[in-house]
Amino acid sequence: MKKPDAKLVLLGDMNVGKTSLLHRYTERKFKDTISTVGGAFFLKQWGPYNMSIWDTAGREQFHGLGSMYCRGAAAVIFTYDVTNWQSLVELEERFLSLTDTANHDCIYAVVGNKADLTDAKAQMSQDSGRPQLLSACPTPPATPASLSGVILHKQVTHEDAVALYGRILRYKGLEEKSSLPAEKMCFETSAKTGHNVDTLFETLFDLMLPSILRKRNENQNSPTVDLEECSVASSKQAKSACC
Ligand SMILES: Nc1nc2c(ncn2[C@@H]2O[C@H](COP(=O)(O)OP(=O)(O)OP(=O)(O)O)[C@@H](O)[C@H]2O)c(=O)[nH]1
Ligand SMILES: [Mg+2]
Repeated sequence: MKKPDAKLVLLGDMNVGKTSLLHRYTERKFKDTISTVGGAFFLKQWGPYNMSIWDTAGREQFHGLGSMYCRGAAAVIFTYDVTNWQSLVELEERFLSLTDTANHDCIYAVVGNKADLTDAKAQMSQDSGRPQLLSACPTPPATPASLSGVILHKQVTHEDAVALYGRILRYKGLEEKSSLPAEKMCFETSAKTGHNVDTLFETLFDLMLPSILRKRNENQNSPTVDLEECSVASSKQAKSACC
Protein backbone atom coordinates (compact mmCIF):
# COMPACT_ATOMS: atom_id res chain seq x y z
CA MET A 1 0.00 0.00 0.00
CA LYS A 2 1.25 3.46 -0.87
CA LYS A 3 2.23 5.83 1.88
CA PRO A 4 -0.36 8.58 2.46
CA ASP A 5 0.72 12.06 1.39
CA ALA A 6 -1.61 13.88 3.76
CA LYS A 7 -4.15 13.22 6.43
CA LEU A 8 -7.65 14.66 6.75
CA VAL A 9 -9.68 13.94 9.89
CA LEU A 10 -13.45 14.08 10.40
CA LEU A 11 -14.46 15.09 13.91
CA GLY A 12 -17.87 15.67 15.46
CA ASP A 13 -20.54 14.34 17.75
CA MET A 14 -22.18 10.98 17.21
CA ASN A 15 -24.90 10.82 14.60
CA VAL A 16 -23.94 14.01 12.73
CA GLY A 17 -23.13 12.00 9.60
CA LYS A 18 -19.32 11.74 9.43
CA THR A 19 -19.33 8.17 8.15
CA SER A 20 -22.15 8.97 5.73
CA LEU A 21 -20.18 11.90 4.29
CA LEU A 22 -17.22 9.63 3.74
CA HIS A 23 -19.36 6.96 2.07
CA ARG A 24 -20.96 9.55 -0.15
CA TYR A 25 -17.59 10.88 -1.24
CA THR A 26 -15.69 7.61 -1.63
CA GLU A 27 -18.50 5.28 -2.75
CA ARG A 28 -20.96 7.81 -4.23
CA LYS A 29 -23.76 6.34 -2.09
CA PHE A 30 -25.86 7.05 0.96
CA LYS A 31 -26.11 3.80 2.81
CA ASP A 32 -26.98 2.49 6.25
CA THR A 33 -24.34 3.08 8.88
CA ILE A 34 -23.66 1.80 12.34
CA SER A 35 -22.14 4.05 14.95
CA THR A 36 -18.36 4.06 14.45
CA VAL A 37 -16.20 2.24 16.94
CA GLY A 38 -12.81 3.86 17.50
CA GLY A 39 -11.99 5.08 14.02
CA ALA A 40 -11.41 3.97 10.47
CA PHE A 41 -9.35 5.32 7.63
CA PHE A 42 -9.82 5.37 3.89
CA LEU A 43 -7.34 6.07 1.17
CA LYS A 44 -8.36 8.26 -1.71
CA GLN A 45 -6.22 8.71 -4.77
CA TRP A 46 -6.35 12.37 -5.71
CA GLY A 47 -4.35 13.02 -8.85
CA PRO A 48 -0.82 11.85 -8.04
CA TYR A 49 -1.44 12.05 -4.29
CA ASN A 50 -2.67 9.57 -1.71
CA MET A 51 -5.01 11.21 0.74
CA SER A 52 -5.91 9.42 3.96
CA ILE A 53 -9.29 10.33 5.36
CA TRP A 54 -9.88 9.38 8.98
CA ASP A 55 -13.40 8.79 10.21
CA THR A 56 -13.61 9.03 13.98
CA ALA A 57 -16.21 7.91 16.51
CA GLY A 58 -18.34 10.68 17.97
CA ARG A 59 -19.39 8.67 20.98
CA GLU A 60 -18.06 10.01 24.26
CA GLN A 61 -16.51 6.68 25.22
CA PHE A 62 -14.00 6.98 22.37
CA HIS A 63 -13.10 10.56 23.10
CA GLY A 64 -9.64 9.70 24.38
CA LEU A 65 -8.61 8.46 20.93
CA GLY A 66 -9.39 11.71 19.15
CA SER A 67 -6.09 13.48 19.68
CA MET A 68 -4.25 10.40 18.44
CA TYR A 69 -6.24 10.48 15.21
CA CYS A 70 -5.51 14.18 14.78
CA ARG A 71 -1.75 13.73 15.09
CA GLY A 72 -0.10 15.06 11.96
CA ALA A 73 -3.40 16.09 10.35
CA ALA A 74 -3.17 18.53 7.44
CA ALA A 75 -6.92 19.22 7.57
CA VAL A 76 -9.71 18.73 10.08
CA ILE A 77 -13.43 18.81 9.32
CA PHE A 78 -15.53 19.86 12.30
CA THR A 79 -18.89 18.29 11.54
CA TYR A 80 -22.24 19.19 13.08
CA ASP A 81 -25.86 18.41 12.27
CA VAL A 82 -27.72 21.50 11.06
CA THR A 83 -30.85 20.36 12.91
CA ASN A 84 -29.05 19.92 16.21
CA TRP A 85 -27.69 22.94 18.04
CA GLN A 86 -25.97 20.85 20.66
CA SER A 87 -23.83 19.17 18.00
CA LEU A 88 -22.34 22.60 17.19
CA VAL A 89 -21.74 23.35 20.86
CA GLU A 90 -19.95 20.01 21.29
CA LEU A 91 -17.46 20.90 18.57
CA GLU A 92 -16.07 23.69 20.69
CA GLU A 93 -16.46 22.02 24.05
CA ARG A 94 -15.28 18.51 23.26
CA PHE A 95 -13.51 18.36 19.91
CA LEU A 96 -11.53 21.55 19.39
CA SER A 97 -8.79 20.70 21.89
CA LEU A 98 -8.20 17.35 20.15
CA THR A 99 -6.59 19.26 17.31
CA ASP A 100 -3.65 20.30 19.49
CA THR A 101 -1.74 17.41 17.89
CA ALA A 102 -2.51 18.48 14.30
CA ASN A 103 0.10 20.07 12.02
CA HIS A 104 0.95 23.70 12.72
CA ASP A 105 -0.38 24.61 9.25
CA CYS A 106 -3.49 22.43 9.55
CA ILE A 107 -6.60 23.69 7.71
CA TYR A 108 -9.96 23.76 9.48
CA ALA A 109 -13.43 23.51 7.98
CA VAL A 110 -16.80 23.71 9.73
CA VAL A 111 -19.41 21.52 8.10
CA GLY A 112 -23.15 21.43 8.77
CA ASN A 113 -24.48 18.13 7.49
CA LYS A 114 -28.09 16.97 6.92
CA ALA A 115 -28.95 20.12 5.00
CA ASP A 116 -31.69 18.12 3.25
CA LEU A 117 -33.61 17.94 6.54
CA THR A 118 -33.75 21.67 7.08
CA ASP A 119 -35.10 22.19 3.60
CA ALA A 120 -37.77 19.58 4.26
CA LYS A 121 -38.60 21.10 7.62
CA ALA A 122 -38.78 24.61 6.28
CA GLN A 123 -41.09 23.39 3.55
CA MET A 124 -43.21 21.49 6.04
CA SER A 125 -43.49 24.52 8.26
CA GLN A 126 -44.52 26.75 5.38
CA ASP A 127 -47.02 24.26 4.02
CA SER A 128 -48.75 23.85 7.33
CA GLY A 129 -48.94 27.60 7.90
CA ARG A 130 -47.47 27.07 11.34
CA PRO A 131 -45.20 29.64 12.92
CA GLN A 132 -41.54 29.27 11.95
CA LEU A 133 -39.75 27.56 14.78
CA LEU A 134 -36.64 27.09 12.77
CA SER A 135 -34.57 30.13 13.49
CA ALA A 136 -31.35 29.47 15.33
CA CYS A 137 -31.09 30.43 18.94
CA PRO A 138 -28.48 29.58 21.53
CA THR A 139 -30.91 28.36 24.19
CA PRO A 140 -33.84 26.02 23.73
CA PRO A 141 -37.14 27.82 23.15
CA ALA A 142 -39.96 27.06 25.52
CA THR A 143 -42.15 24.68 23.56
CA PRO A 144 -45.84 25.16 24.30
CA ALA A 145 -47.76 21.93 24.51
CA SER A 146 -49.93 23.07 21.60
CA LEU A 147 -46.84 23.03 19.41
CA SER A 148 -45.42 19.79 20.64
CA GLY A 149 -44.69 17.39 17.85
CA VAL A 150 -44.12 20.21 15.33
CA ILE A 151 -40.37 20.75 15.13
CA LEU A 152 -38.31 20.39 18.23
CA HIS A 153 -34.82 20.56 16.81
CA LYS A 154 -33.19 23.92 16.49
CA GLN A 155 -31.48 24.82 13.29
CA VAL A 156 -27.96 26.06 13.19
CA THR A 157 -27.52 28.92 10.76
CA HIS A 158 -24.56 29.62 8.53
CA GLU A 159 -23.80 32.63 10.73
CA ASP A 160 -23.50 30.35 13.78
CA ALA A 161 -20.99 28.24 11.88
CA VAL A 162 -19.04 31.31 10.76
CA ALA A 163 -18.88 32.52 14.38
CA LEU A 164 -17.56 29.13 15.46
CA TYR A 165 -14.95 29.23 12.71
CA GLY A 166 -13.75 32.58 14.09
CA ARG A 167 -13.44 31.08 17.57
CA ILE A 168 -11.52 28.10 16.17
CA LEU A 169 -9.02 30.49 14.58
CA ARG A 170 -8.65 32.37 17.86
CA TYR A 171 -8.13 29.13 19.78
CA LYS A 172 -5.41 28.23 17.28
CA GLY A 173 -3.81 31.65 17.67
CA LEU A 174 -4.43 32.41 14.00
CA GLU A 175 -5.20 35.85 12.64
CA GLU A 176 -8.57 36.01 10.94
CA LYS A 177 -7.20 38.41 8.34
CA SER A 178 -4.37 36.19 7.22
CA SER A 179 -6.30 32.90 7.47
CA LEU A 180 -8.63 31.27 5.00
CA PRO A 181 -11.95 33.17 5.06
CA ALA A 182 -14.97 31.73 6.82
CA GLU A 183 -17.05 32.01 3.63
CA LYS A 184 -14.70 29.51 2.05
CA MET A 185 -14.31 27.21 5.04
CA CYS A 186 -17.91 26.83 6.30
CA PHE A 187 -19.98 24.37 4.29
CA GLU A 188 -23.45 22.94 4.43
CA THR A 189 -23.72 19.42 3.07
CA SER A 190 -26.08 16.53 2.71
CA ALA A 191 -24.62 13.06 2.66
CA LYS A 192 -28.10 11.91 1.70
CA THR A 193 -28.46 13.93 -1.51
CA GLY A 194 -24.74 14.49 -2.10
CA HIS A 195 -25.16 18.26 -1.89
CA ASN A 196 -21.75 19.97 -1.60
CA VAL A 197 -19.93 16.78 -0.59
CA ASP A 198 -17.45 16.65 -3.51
CA THR A 199 -16.90 20.40 -3.20
CA LEU A 200 -16.05 20.00 0.47
CA PHE A 201 -13.43 17.30 0.04
CA GLU A 202 -11.92 18.71 -3.12
CA THR A 203 -11.68 22.24 -1.78
CA LEU A 204 -9.81 20.87 1.21
CA PHE A 205 -7.52 18.70 -0.91
CA ASP A 206 -6.61 21.75 -2.99
CA LEU A 207 -5.83 23.72 0.13
CA MET A 208 -3.76 20.84 1.53
CA LEU A 209 -1.44 20.89 -1.46
CA PRO A 210 1.24 23.15 0.11
CA SER A 211 1.31 20.83 3.12
CA ILE A 212 1.69 17.77 0.83
CA LEU A 213 4.54 19.38 -1.08
CA ARG A 214 6.28 20.47 2.12
CA LYS A 215 6.06 16.93 3.47
CA ARG A 216 7.39 15.40 0.27
CA ASN A 217 10.25 17.87 0.35
CA GLU A 218 11.05 17.05 3.97
CA ASN A 219 10.99 13.32 3.22
CA GLN A 220 13.37 13.78 0.28
CA ASN A 221 15.79 15.77 2.37
CA SER A 222 15.70 13.45 5.33
CA PRO A 223 16.87 9.83 5.31
CA THR A 224 14.90 9.11 8.49
CA VAL A 225 11.84 6.89 8.40
CA ASP A 226 8.48 8.09 9.68
CA LEU A 227 7.69 5.22 12.04
CA GLU A 228 4.17 6.37 12.73
CA GLU A 229 3.24 6.30 9.06
CA CYS A 230 5.06 3.07 8.35
CA SER A 231 3.25 1.28 11.14
CA VAL A 232 -0.07 2.56 9.83
CA ALA A 233 0.80 1.54 6.27
CA SER A 234 2.11 -1.91 7.13
CA SER A 235 -0.78 -2.83 9.37
CA LYS A 236 -3.42 -1.89 6.78
CA GLN A 237 -3.70 -4.03 3.70
CA ALA A 238 -7.16 -3.02 2.58
CA LYS A 239 -8.37 0.27 1.22
CA SER A 240 -10.09 0.99 4.48
CA ALA A 241 -9.78 -0.38 7.95
CA CYS A 242 -11.00 -0.04 11.48
CA CYS A 243 -8.72 0.72 14.36
N1 LIG B 1 -31.31 13.07 6.35
C1 LIG B 1 -30.02 12.84 6.47
N2 LIG B 1 -29.59 11.87 7.31
C2 LIG B 1 -28.26 11.68 7.40
C3 LIG B 1 -27.32 12.43 6.67
N3 LIG B 1 -26.08 12.00 6.99
C4 LIG B 1 -26.26 11.00 7.86
N4 LIG B 1 -27.56 10.79 8.11
C5 LIG B 1 -28.14 9.80 9.03
O1 LIG B 1 -27.69 10.11 10.34
C6 LIG B 1 -27.42 8.92 11.07
C7 LIG B 1 -25.98 8.93 11.57
O2 LIG B 1 -25.09 8.92 10.47
P1 LIG B 1 -23.56 8.43 10.62
O3 LIG B 1 -22.88 8.74 9.34
O4 LIG B 1 -23.49 7.04 11.10
O5 LIG B 1 -23.08 9.42 11.78
P2 LIG B 1 -21.63 9.51 12.47
O6 LIG B 1 -21.33 10.96 12.63
O7 LIG B 1 -20.65 8.72 11.69
O8 LIG B 1 -21.88 8.87 13.89
P3 LIG B 1 -20.79 8.15 14.88
O9 LIG B 1 -20.07 7.12 14.06
O10 LIG B 1 -21.61 7.53 15.98
O11 LIG B 1 -19.88 9.20 15.40
C8 LIG B 1 -27.72 7.75 10.13
O12 LIG B 1 -29.02 7.31 10.37
C9 LIG B 1 -27.64 8.40 8.75
O13 LIG B 1 -28.42 7.72 7.79
C10 LIG B 1 -27.80 13.45 5.78
O14 LIG B 1 -27.09 14.19 5.12
N5 LIG B 1 -29.17 13.62 5.75
MG1 LIG C 1 -19.50 7.10 12.13
